[in-house]
Amino acid sequence: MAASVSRTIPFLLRQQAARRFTTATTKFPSTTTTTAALRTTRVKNYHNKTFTRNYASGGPRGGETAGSKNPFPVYPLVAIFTAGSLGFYYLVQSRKEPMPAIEDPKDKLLVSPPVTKKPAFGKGEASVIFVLGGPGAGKGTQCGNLVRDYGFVHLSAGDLLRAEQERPGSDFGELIKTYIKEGRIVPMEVTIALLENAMREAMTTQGKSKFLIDGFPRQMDQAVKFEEDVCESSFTLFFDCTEDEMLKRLLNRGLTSGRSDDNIESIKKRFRTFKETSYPVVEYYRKMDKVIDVKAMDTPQNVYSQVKAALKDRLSAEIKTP
Ligand SMILES: Nc1ncnc2c1ncn2[C@@H]1O[C@H](COP(=O)(O)OP(=O)(O)OP(=O)(O)O)[C@@H](O)[C@H]1O
Ligand SMILES: O=c1ccn([C@@H]2O[C@H](COP(=O)(O)O)[C@@H](O)[C@H]2O)c(=O)[nH]1
Repeated sequence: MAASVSRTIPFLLRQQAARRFTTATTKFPSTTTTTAALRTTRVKNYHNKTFTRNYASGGPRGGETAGSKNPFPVYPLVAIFTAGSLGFYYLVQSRKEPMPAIEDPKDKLLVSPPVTKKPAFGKGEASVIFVLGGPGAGKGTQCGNLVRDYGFVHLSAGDLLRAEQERPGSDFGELIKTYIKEGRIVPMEVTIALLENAMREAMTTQGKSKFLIDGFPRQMDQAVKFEEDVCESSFTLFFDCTEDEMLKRLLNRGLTSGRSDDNIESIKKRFRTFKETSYPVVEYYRKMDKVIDVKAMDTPQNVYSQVKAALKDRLSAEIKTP
């Protein structure tokens, strides 16, 4: 089709030129002699010279008479050209690839919708107080007092890990042993699973639901994961003590504790881990106004007095004081 159009266009240009020429020659008379196959027309040009034009067949057509203005069959050719052009146009249109659908970026979900996962224990089922502070700050000692007086369940993450380390057949025994000696933080999946199991057991076997979680979370991701998966914390008790005092207490405890990390090398590593990794958790909760600060440099009794006073208001809502 395209080829036929490209042939038609030069033809029409020639035809136009011929029409101009023919118009000019009408000023001059012409004579026509016709045979069956060939029609010969004798015409005069601008210079009044006579010459002969041969036509392939027939005489002047389309109502033309010999000597009419246009010797070419213009109207059929225009019709053919128009039909050809239209055909070409529709052919091109039909061959065009359909426009691919352009997706609106707004319709694309760039981020998966948040999965709304509930913690294992809701607010009404369990309450959790985190107990944080440097190694040897006196957390375990004060938790003992609170258990005695308030009926909390005390879950020390370090104690749970040590128990798991000793459990026959544990997959994590060797790993925990190494991490504790080096003062490093055991992968949170292990610790969180131990805590959740212990909570569930206390709830089902003792019917208890108020927990002091001691020495955990020690790292930001642990805090986030625990609150997402297990239970949201009510607040954090933070025992503030100097390194010198903690070192003295730990070395003293090391005389009888049998703990693999109550020695000077391990203690230094534990201090470093606390400063770099664990203290940011306290700062995180402080920004949320969820920290109760306790000055832990005093005697155990005086420290406990502070603890009771600080807790009184916050606990009165949920726990009966003795
Ligand atoms: N206020 C205090 N003054 C002096 N010694 C204390 C005081 N509180 C606790 N201790 C003693 O310090 C040692 C460490 O105390 P505790 O075990 O309670 O600390 P902790 O913060 O739980 O330590 P860790 O994080 O290593 O488990 C213990 O021997 C304990 O008897
Ligand atoms: O959440 C935790 C708690 C503890 N650890 C490891 O245990 C030791 C001892 O912890 P204590 O609280 O002093 O008993 C600690 O140095 C860590 O190595 C832990 O990895 N994650």
